[in-house]
Amino acid sequence: MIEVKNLVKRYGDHTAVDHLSFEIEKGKIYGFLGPNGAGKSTTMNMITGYIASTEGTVVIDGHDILEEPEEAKKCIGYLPEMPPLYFDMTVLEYLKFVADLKKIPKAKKASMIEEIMDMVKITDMKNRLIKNLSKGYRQRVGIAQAVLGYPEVIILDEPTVGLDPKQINEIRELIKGLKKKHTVILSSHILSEVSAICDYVLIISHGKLVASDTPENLGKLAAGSNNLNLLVKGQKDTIRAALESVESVKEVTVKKDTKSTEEGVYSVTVGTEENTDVREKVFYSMVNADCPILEMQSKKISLEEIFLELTESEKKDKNPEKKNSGKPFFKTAADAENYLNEKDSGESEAEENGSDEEKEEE
Ligand SMILES: Nc1ncnc2c1ncn2[C@@H]1O[C@H](COP(=O)(O)OP(=O)(O)OP(=O)(O)O)[C@@H](O)[C@H]1O
Repeated sequence: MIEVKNLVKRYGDHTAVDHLSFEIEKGKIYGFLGPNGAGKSTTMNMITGYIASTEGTVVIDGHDILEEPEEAKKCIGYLPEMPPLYFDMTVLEYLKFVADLKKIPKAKKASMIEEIMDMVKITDMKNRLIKNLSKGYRQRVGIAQAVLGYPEVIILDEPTVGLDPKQINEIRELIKGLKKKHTVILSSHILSEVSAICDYVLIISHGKLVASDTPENLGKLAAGSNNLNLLVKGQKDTIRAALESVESVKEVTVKKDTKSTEEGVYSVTVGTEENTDVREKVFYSMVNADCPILEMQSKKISLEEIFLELTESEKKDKNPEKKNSGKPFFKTAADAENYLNEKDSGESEAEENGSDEEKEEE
């Protein structure tokens, strides 16, 4: 339905969107998720032809947005971050005006407007001036103008921002309903919103795609990331060997506990397989190794933490090859998990080297 290839937007020296590539299939709700300034609005503005890209292409139903803008735009209904409403018009006047702009045939106009007002539940407000509507109702009018003409794709930029919880729920339900007839793309910086509404999530950070998968798979990634944090007294190598021999333990990192004044106290992280509780086995392995456990804490990584890790990691990544590769950082949650695992073991290696140096100094 929509094919985005190597999309780039530069503002002077600043790269707002950095080689984004993805495909949107028919009949699903897609969520662009990313912190403020990640490049969500810029991407949506390029998909809808509001602004031109610096590089790359957007093809909608076979039509390039820059080469065949009229054909491509016919397939899209757009609600920008700031709804394009005329406050001195009534709801009905405004929707008639939009219908004319969209060249909706006269014969269909009145019935289509009635149908859409009914769908987004604004019929009772049709003779009200838009300036006298609440923010939630204005947002409904904004959605109504996007849906007018029944385009294949509806694009909504932060559709629930600034609404109260009741209005947020109503708008979310409304968006879910759109899926019956349309493909929907929405942006949000709220993880729970995207995972509640969307069939597929694209996580954007610093203009790049850092992960894309179904909320279920992203959830599995979080569920699979269970950690045990321990404080253990003993020999570093003994602790590591004993823990690595425990069934279901995937990885072990051991580093000197900087807070402890006692010698030979290590801060240990044990990564385990999905849905396994290794606390008892870890306890007995440490007993057998003669390494007393001073503290033990079970930590389940939340989807929020993974989202933060993914969107923060790009900032920390100094690898220029990755930075300019032009490819998504991770295509799937599984790729992201591999990255997180590699990153953890990289960090633990660095930590190990650090403690070796300390040993030498000692
Ligand atoms: N016209 C512009 N001129 C210069 N820089 C811009 C312009 N528009 C956006 N930017 C910059 O591009 C980056 C991406 O902005 P964008 O609005 O796309 O982010 P976003 O993910 O939609 O964030 P938000 O949720 O805050 O709107 C930001 O650093 C922003 O400051």
